[in-house]
Amino acid sequence: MRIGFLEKPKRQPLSVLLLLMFCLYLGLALITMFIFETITVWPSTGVALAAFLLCGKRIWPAIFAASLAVLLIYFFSLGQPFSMTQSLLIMLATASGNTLSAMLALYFCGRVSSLQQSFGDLLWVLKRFLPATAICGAVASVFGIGVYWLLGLSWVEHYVTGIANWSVSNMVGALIGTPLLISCFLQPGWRRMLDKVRWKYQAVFCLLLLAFFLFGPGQIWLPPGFQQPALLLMPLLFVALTANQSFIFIFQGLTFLLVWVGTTMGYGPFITGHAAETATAMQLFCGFLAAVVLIIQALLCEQRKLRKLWTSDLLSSNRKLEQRVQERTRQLSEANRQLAQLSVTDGLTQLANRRRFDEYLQAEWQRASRLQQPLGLMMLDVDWFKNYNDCYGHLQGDEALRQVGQLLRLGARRTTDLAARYGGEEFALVVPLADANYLKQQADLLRLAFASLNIAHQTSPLGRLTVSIGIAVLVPQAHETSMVLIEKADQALYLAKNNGRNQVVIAQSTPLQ
Ligand SMILES: Nc1nc2c(ncn2[C@@H]2O[C@H](COP(=O)(O)OP(=O)(O)OP(=O)(O)O)[C@@H](O)[C@H]2O)c(=O)[nH]1
Repeated sequence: MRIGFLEKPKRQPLSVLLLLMFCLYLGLALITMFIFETITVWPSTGVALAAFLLCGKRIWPAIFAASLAVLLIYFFSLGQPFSMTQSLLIMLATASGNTLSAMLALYFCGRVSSLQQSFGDLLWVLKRFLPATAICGAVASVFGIGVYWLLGLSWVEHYVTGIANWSVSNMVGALIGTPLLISCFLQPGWRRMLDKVRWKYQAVFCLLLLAFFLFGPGQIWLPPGFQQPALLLMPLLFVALTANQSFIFIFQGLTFLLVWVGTTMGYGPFITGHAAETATAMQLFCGFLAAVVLIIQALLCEQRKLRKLWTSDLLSSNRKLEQRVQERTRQLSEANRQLAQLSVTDGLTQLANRRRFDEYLQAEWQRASRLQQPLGLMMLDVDWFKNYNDCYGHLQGDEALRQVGQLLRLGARRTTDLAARYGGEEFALVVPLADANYLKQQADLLRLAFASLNIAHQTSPLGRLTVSIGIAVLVPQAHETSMVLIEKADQALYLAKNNGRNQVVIAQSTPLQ
């Protein structure tokens, strides 16, 4: 199993180590400076665990060496109250306990995907971090008390009380110190962030005021009924509910510091005749506050995460809906396009149908009239087609019409030409800007091409299926309509039929060029 947090490169080990040394020295100094002859909250444990979480387990020699160095300085400053061997043993045991307890806590914290977000994970806080701090405290206390027991020192009167006291002190140290440090070290602009939340200093002011009256010299003015340490929960809860994670942990650290220093100096409701009892009560109180705050802020983080998840779910389903609407719109416009195409297409031959022919002829007629340009029309009719149908059946008749359609489509050479099925077995080709000679050539080509298909027609005098074509070309006059052109092409077709079919006739008034 991989241990520790992997998301960031190793960070500022030097500053964490310096902080560790400072806290270790502060803890030791406070034991001797003030009223306790027993251990109080031990912030260096929290710093050591934070150092492991931030820099990885390979930092352990540095943590061990830093602890040893501080103890060395401390023992020198004490002026040798113990023998050399005793001092050495105490130093080694304390440094080992400090390192090992934090390392075990690191193992217990397990692996998380993001160190920064770990304290916003309620399950991780409950299942990993809180037990890790408890284990950390227990291991450190066994080491510490074990050394005193081995040395036969009378400093610890009751070993069980001592272990409990020492455990809680380390646990509370980790509970408060670790999240505070991690949020500070992982938040690059945390000072900037503090500037932005100036209004939260009101909470700090309230905290200082409460600490002064509950755990400071102000307690003499406070009536006994008001000496309730739980009052500190008010600013803490306010901050836990309103501030961001970094500020919550800083505020929690400050609260602890005030309670710790105040009690150490002999103020506050936890002072009893017995130092160890005082320390334990104070630590339990601080631990309780820390746990409450941790749980509340983790709950809020979870809620925020859920909200984000819902929002992203909503966004993604919106996106899906939009995609479906777009797809449906595309399908609809494609269907419309096909429908529009169908409405102007002849189903049998796939040429333009009569409606399209009428529209196109009208439009071209107007254009030709405006520009005084010639407009040509070719009318094509299959010869003896009724007989063909009667002889070969309608299906075969359809097939023959399809072949006429294919040839006519080829005959519409220019993009402006329009080949259409005029009705029944009659076809038309609209040819703008055409001269009669050109149309005659095209018509002859068409007629010959169709005849060369050699589609047998027993009941036709010609023995095969043929077409007759009438051509008209006109420059539209103001008083005329496109009907004139159709009539002329139709007359020419009539002539072609009358003259024996399978031929092309140009309407009489059509000028040859
Ligand atoms: N198979 C088939 N026949 C059609 C279709 N539309 C019209 N017809 C037939 O085409 C025939 C046209 O016959 P007529 O108008 O008498 O002309 P014709 O027999 O070709 O004689 P001419 O035009 O004088 O050479 C009719 O029998 C119609 O039933 C069609 O879509 N399919």
